Amino acid sequence: MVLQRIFRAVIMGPPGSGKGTVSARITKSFGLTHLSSGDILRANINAKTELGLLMKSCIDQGQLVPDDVMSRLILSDLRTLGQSSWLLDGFPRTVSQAEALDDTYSVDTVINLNVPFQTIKQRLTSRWTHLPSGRVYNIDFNPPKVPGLDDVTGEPLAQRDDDTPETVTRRLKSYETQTEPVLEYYRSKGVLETFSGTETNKIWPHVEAFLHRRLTSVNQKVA
Ligand SMILES: Nc1nc2c(ncn2[C@@H]2O[C@H](COP(=O)(O)OP(=O)(O)O)[C@@H](O)[C@H]2O)c(=O)[nH]1
Ligand SMILES: Nc1ncnc2c1ncn2[C@@H]1O[C@H](COP(=O)(O)OP(=O)(O)O)[C@@H](O)[C@H]1O
Repeated sequence: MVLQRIFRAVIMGPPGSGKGTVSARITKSFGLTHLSSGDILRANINAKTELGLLMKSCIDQGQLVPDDVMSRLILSDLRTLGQSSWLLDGFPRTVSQAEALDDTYSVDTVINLNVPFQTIKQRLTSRWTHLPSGRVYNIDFNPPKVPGLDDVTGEPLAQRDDDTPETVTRRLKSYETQTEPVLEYYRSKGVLETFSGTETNKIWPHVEAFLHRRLTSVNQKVA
């Protein structure tokens, strides 16, 4: 679908709820530019930038990066996207970040993946990531064609340092205390759309149908 105005979306959900997996499908079907805060942070760690080195221990301990650092980083990346429609994944994770985003952009829709914590814990310990692109695989759900290698580039896959059972527990706790209030924030603005389930393949058709309706109505309003 060709969009006739800029569309701004956020995808939310606990760690491991399938944000990256669903974002890749949204990008493919609707052409929104995907911006993932976790991918940006890991690229900084990989490139050993000052920011990456400072933030690594925070991330490895399952703690959130400070709001001011994160908001500055994401808002400056959003500026470089110019006139593109976008899908933000992993940001905002606190109400203060949501307010910082609101100061500059009005968010059209927030897709919330509501997946039980028990389902998530099993997934994350079998997640394999192609760090340069953020493509994710799973030994059970979507294994790479060649074990241990990325389907597109053939480069090696890695397990994230923060996908250990102890760190996952800490990340889920921080999600409950710091990120769940963001859902309330967007609910009160009338832009939150929640999709519940335990399997991405069952959730996805609902997300796809919702976005199709939403984007069609945006285009009709412009026309
Ligand atoms: N078993 C199973 N694994 C899934 C499903 N959906 C996604 N995954 C895997 O679960 C892990 C977490 O998904 P990801 O998209 O990275 O979630 P995010 O942390 O919210 O971005 C990855 O290894 C995915 O391949 C599913 O329906 N079933
Ligand atoms: N918006 C954010 N605010 C603070 N910290 C963040 C943010 N986004 C990512 N991080 C840090 O990066 C880690 C990994 O994020 P991410 O890749 O989005 O995790 P997941 O895909 O498992 O939800 C987080 O646990 C946190 O330490």
